[in-house]
Amino acid sequence: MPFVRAPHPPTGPGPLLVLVGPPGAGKSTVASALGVRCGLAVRDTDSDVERRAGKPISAIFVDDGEPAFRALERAAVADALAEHDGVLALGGGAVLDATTQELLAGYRDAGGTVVFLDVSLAHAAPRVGFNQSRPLLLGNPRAQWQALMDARRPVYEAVASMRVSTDGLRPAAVAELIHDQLTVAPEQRASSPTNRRPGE
Ligand SMILES: Nc1ncnc2c1ncn2[C@@H]1O[C@H](COP(=O)(O)OP(=O)(O)OP(=O)(O)O)[C@@H](O)[C@H]1O
Ligand SMILES: O=C(O)C1=C[C@@H](O)[C@@H](O)[C@H](O)C1
Ligand SMILES: [Mg+2]
Repeated sequence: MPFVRAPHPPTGPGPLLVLVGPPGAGKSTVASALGVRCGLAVRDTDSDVERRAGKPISAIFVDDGEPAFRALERAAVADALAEHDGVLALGGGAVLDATTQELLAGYRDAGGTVVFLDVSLAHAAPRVGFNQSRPLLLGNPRAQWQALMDARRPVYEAVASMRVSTDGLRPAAVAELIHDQLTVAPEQRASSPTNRRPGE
């Protein structure tokens, strides 16, 4: 079934859907699953940053530092929000940036959908694997992940228009949930548990 498209942001085509959440929430994987399921183009700001920098994110952190990475990420998110019209997965920490928060608020005000993929430590841990590719989780990865999530949860909730708990769900099931949510009539959507604004 095709998506019922939300109104476009007035300044450009804009993504159909933006995915946010912590490392291991499944943003990249679910974006791909949604792309396949719905025949939509998929873009991932982590990949955009790596392509532009010509090296992996872990190397950007080591060579240039986190502030340099965040600046590249801010630019990548702004470009993707303006140019991309499919599914957009953001890096886990992209929403911490004030400019990105403003852009996402404008995107949502214009009818865009921001989905917070929620996950608990118990389910994120086996997914993330805590290898070298996630520089913010070096040291004690479980403690780092939980501290990061505790600090960021209010931000993920503030920027999102929909929260989906992914614990115990395969990526295809998460994609199906989101798809179903966006293809039901708006009046039905209002009472659905997945479409309450976080905290409601
Ligand atoms: N719902 C899920 N159930 C089981 N495994 C999953 C699920 N979602 C993603 N995974 C697996 O977890 C790993 C991390 O997923 P993914 O890279 O999509 O996370 P992410 O949210 O994009 O993280 P990051 O913020 O680091 O980019 C991948 O190996 C993926 O296959
Ligand atoms: O949560 C984060 O801050 C990050 C998540 C990844 O997607 C990458 O953007 C990078 O490793 C930082
Ligand atoms: Mg990702």
